[in-house]
Amino acid sequence: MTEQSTRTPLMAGNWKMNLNHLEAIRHVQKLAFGLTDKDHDAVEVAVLVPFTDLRSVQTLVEGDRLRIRYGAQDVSAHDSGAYTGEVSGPMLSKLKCTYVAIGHSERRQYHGEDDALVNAKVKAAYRHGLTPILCVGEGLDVRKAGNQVAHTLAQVDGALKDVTAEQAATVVIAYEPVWAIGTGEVATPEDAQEVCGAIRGRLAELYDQELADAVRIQYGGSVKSGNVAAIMAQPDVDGALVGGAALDADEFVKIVRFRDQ
Ligand SMILES: O=C[C@H](O)COP(=O)(O)O
Repeated sequence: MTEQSTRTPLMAGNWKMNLNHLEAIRHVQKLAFGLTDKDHDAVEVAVLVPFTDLRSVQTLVEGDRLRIRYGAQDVSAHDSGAYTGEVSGPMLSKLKCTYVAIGHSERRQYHGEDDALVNAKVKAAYRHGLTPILCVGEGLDVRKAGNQVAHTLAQVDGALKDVTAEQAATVVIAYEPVWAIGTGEVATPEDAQEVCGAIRGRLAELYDQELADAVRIQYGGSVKSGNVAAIMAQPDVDGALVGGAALDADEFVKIVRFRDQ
């Protein structure tokens, strides 16, 4: 665990399968009006949007030189070819995405993504200059058995297999206990710190302490303006991956201003 002040917090809104391209424009405009330069100096702000929204968001961000970053919620492990329905790293890169979420629990649960596929997707992201937001976290059964740390670290190991130190230096890891996602049952700050701290420790083992100290580790799962400050006060929590609350632009702005809550 190190001083958080060396790491710029990252607040990322994961819109999941919400907001069509017109709603996306309206939402990003609201964020642009709500966020000040002071906010952007203190916190990096990103939105992870449906593929169909990316061009609209890119146009707004580039046209108005907004300081909001954007990205996708998934990427194919393949770069091109006969993979119906997939969207590739080169396609996301061409749309100037900064981030891509990989291994979200909803993809693991509903689309059968395992650690090997998550690992292949992380490598695909790096091949094309995209920064992965690697999602890890345990389900309720694992939590009840007290195995949350071992389970989550195994996911980190799997996802970062054969990922170089140069690549891993830029990864963002989102610890999202599945039982806290969309349930309103946020993890306690101590729960979040336990696993986020363990993830940083594992990065030090896999790479080195300097790298581990530089990587940003987010918490995700029922984050709202009312609970974000306590979670962000934990030494190894460097931001939040926000689902439901990020669909309300005013609420997301309050989350970005977690220091005022
Ligand atoms: O990616 C975001 C997480 O799944 C959290 O979603 P939530 O804030 O709606 O619980």
